[in-house]
Amino acid sequence: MRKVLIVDDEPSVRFVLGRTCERAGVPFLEAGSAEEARERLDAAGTRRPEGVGLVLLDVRLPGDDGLKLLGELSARPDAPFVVVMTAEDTMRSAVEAMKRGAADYLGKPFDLARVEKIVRDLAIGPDEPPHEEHRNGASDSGLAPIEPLPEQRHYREIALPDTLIGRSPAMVEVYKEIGRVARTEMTVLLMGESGTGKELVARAIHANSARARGPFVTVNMAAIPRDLMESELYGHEKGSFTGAVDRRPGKFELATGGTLFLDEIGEMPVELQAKLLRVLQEREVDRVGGNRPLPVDVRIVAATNADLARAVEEGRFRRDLYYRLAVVPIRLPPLREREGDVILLARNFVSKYGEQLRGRPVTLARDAEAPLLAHSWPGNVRELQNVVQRALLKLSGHRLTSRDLVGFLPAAGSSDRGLTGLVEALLDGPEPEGGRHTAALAAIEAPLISAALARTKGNQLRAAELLGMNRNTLRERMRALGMKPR
Ligand SMILES: Nc1ncnc2c1ncn2[C@@H]1O[C@H](COP(=O)(O)OP(=O)(O)OP(=O)(O)O)[C@@H](O)[C@H]1O
Repeated sequence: MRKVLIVDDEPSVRFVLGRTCERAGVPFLEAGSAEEARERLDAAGTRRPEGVGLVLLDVRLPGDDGLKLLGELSARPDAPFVVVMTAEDTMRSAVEAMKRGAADYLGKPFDLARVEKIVRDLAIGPDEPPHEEHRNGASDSGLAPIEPLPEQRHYREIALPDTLIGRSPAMVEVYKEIGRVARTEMTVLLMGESGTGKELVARAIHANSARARGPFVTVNMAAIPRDLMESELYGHEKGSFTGAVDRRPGKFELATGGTLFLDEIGEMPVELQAKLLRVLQEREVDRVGGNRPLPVDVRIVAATNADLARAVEEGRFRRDLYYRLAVVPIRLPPLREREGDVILLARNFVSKYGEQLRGRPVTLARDAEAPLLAHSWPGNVRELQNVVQRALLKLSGHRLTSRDLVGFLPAAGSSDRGLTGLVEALLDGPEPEGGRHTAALAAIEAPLISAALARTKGNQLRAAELLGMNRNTLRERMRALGMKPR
């Protein structure tokens, strides 16, 4: 039976992972650094049936880091599976790991049941032949195994920002897909509701690809009048139609050496879809009014917020073009399915736009979390961004509280999911500081007090009367909730 090699400098992590291997019934070795890992691998080998079949690899290691070791391992013809583990559960680490050939990526703290399953699936015994589709770089979505690119150097020179915020399991899956496809030239179709970050994902694929130094060109099919679409995409020669006063290159030409992002592809009129299909198949374009085809050297990423498969069934979108585009489909989850990301995004937006719009540091108050979690965000990340920006514009202090969100979000009780929604969101979401009970009461009490104060124009005595409480109690509650007198 093949062995698992656990590489982590933290003995307690090695211990826990060791027990997990035992539970899975798979023998294991341990190493505390990349150096030690190389020694263990040399001694045990990776080719023999009792050699190392799976490496559980931490990124942060003393000396050479895990990503360096991963690069070395992926380059070996007898590469074992490598599952990368990291506490820096960000977009960059997931993308980097998959790009360098990891079989999977896990953020800490681990879901041990999942680790156990991975160990069972990937550390395969001699009597079960290895499943080729699970080899490094292959994806669950049926992608062909990916050869390591010759120019791995290329990547390291580019410092990539963490453009996408979010650590929910659903987003980590997206990061993994970005890493997998970035090292290929495959056409990608991004599917997701409006405002889920499709354009950011397209940019991330580009920035992580070997075309990163080339242009990233966007065409929004919904924004171009149908009559101009052909010339916009493929360019035109002077005088080829009324208004064509100059020779103009099309977006395909402008994106040469880079990536062409075809946004809202579902909006493309059927009669123009045939030409796009031909261009993609023949990798050549003809300018409108031109007579010499130009070679196409672009990577296509298309996006849609419509149900393209249904559009195909209804005859509004060509089936052959759909298959051409959906070589690698990536689905972007709506914000309501991204557990924990709402608060993470909100904090980031508050701090970023606080500086930009107010020119000072602003933080998100704890009591603002419950109303944010209660909302279902039909407009996804874009809606959240707008709500934060609008609330910041009216903000006078340094903290954005639930009171500051009043008017920008449906009030608790009248929101699309109602008070029950707020409560459910609190129970499902991460435990807020101070506990769920306190957060729930604050989420109701703060807007109640601020509404009473609004009615009494800030008169605390009258507000206290309206609420049926003592003025001192009101003051105390306001202090506890972090509310300032108007
Ligand atoms: N994960 C994320 N982290 C940070 N910002 C994000 C994230 N996702 C989306 N955004 C921001 O939300 C806004 C909408 O994102 P984007 O334009 O990429 O969405 P989209 O899916 O392309 O929307 P549409 O279908 O309406 O064009 C942008 O301002 C983008 O910067």
